[in-house]
Amino acid sequence: MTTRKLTDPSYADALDHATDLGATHERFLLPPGRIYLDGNSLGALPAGVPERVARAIRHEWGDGLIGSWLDAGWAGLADGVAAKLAPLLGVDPADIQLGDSTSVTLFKTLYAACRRRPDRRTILVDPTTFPTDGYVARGVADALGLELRWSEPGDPAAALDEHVAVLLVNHVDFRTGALLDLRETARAAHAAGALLLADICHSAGSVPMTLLDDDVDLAVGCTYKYLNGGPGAPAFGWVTPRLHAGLTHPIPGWWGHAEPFAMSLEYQPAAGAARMASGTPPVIALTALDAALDAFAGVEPAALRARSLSLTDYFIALVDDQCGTSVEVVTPRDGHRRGSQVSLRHPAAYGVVQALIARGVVGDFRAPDIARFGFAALYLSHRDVLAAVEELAAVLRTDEFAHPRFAVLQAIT
Ligand SMILES: Cc1ncc(COP(=O)(O)O)c(C=O)c1O
Ligand SMILES: Nc1c(O)cccc1C(=O)C[C@H](N)C(=O)O
Repeated sequence: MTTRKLTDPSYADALDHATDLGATHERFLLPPGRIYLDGNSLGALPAGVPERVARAIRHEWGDGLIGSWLDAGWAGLADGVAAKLAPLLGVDPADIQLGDSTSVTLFKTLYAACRRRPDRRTILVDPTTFPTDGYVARGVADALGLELRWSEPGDPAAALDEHVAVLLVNHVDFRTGALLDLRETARAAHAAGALLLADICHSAGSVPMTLLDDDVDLAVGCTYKYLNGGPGAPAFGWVTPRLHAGLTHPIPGWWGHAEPFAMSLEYQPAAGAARMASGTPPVIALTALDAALDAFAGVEPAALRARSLSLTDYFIALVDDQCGTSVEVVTPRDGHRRGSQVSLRHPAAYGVVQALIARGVVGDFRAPDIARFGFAALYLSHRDVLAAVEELAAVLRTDEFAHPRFAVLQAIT
């Protein structure tokens, strides 16, 4: 019996076959000749989006004008999107609210959470968080006269005590790709009398979730990464039904009113999570997101996760095999503790990423020394992974990363 080598294309094909999702890559429009490993920053363009958005603009807006709020279903668009999103998160669509940016949704959600623990004075945040979460937490703390406390990096639950109102965590660490156990963290937060708010930007659409069963209290996430909603796509917030009654947030606008068109002077919050809305929903962006989520049709979250883990396992194995000790894998090797990205440490990581982009392999750089690669299982194959690591090994072997044109940090990725 012959054992196939890791670098044998037929080995990659066998892995593809074992984790087949049914040609879902055909649901995306990707530029030829490029291997896109940055879907953890901005997801690729789903094939159904351009036409759907063009129709919304030309016919629904152009011809239907104001009538499209009802005739084209604009008023209920966010509900339709929530219905497609809910199974990926393990929640009821009625408990999801969409429309603002992640940062704004986080401000409103964190504020609402803190108000549910009026006897507590502290917001606890892990310093490894994506920076906007820390800035927003500071803003909420200032607005409510609370204390912002940083935990030990990577160990937020250990810093819980009787003063903590809300523990704010990132489900997946944006630098390392490490995955937090939300069920365990919720248990620890509740044991200390605190609420758990999870930022699931880097897991939504790649890691199956059971937020309700895991007893998470609140969550926020963006839709432009693994959910492929497009640049600046509307974020979502989720609040467990247990907390709905009496939930208040800082921007109680008319779209969160029980009867917006009653035009009443009195604010009457809508039932449930709908009260978390503020202003008019971004219809064109929601239309793009609605069409984008069709790329998940018929895909079981568990099968998506199995393929994602296979892609990241294969990437790590190839890096070990082809790149030796020139890079350090900083992402957990245990799949249970990993999201859908792999991060490599290298002293010239910026140059490595730029040299790879020049060769058609798109990842990104995070200061000071991390080269980050995201694996969107819907549109990537194991052959893509093999080709990407071949290019990476060549970049490292030839010192291409040290070229002066890659010396100046100037890209937004
Ligand atoms: C964990 C996390 N939270 C929040 C954000 C961004 O928030 P916003 O959509 O407001 O730019 C990002 C990425 O940009 C992120 O990775
Ligand atoms: N939201 C982004 C943007 O508006 C421009 C460039 C990148 C982003 C990102 O999403 C970055 C991403 N959250 C990260 O993990 O670094």
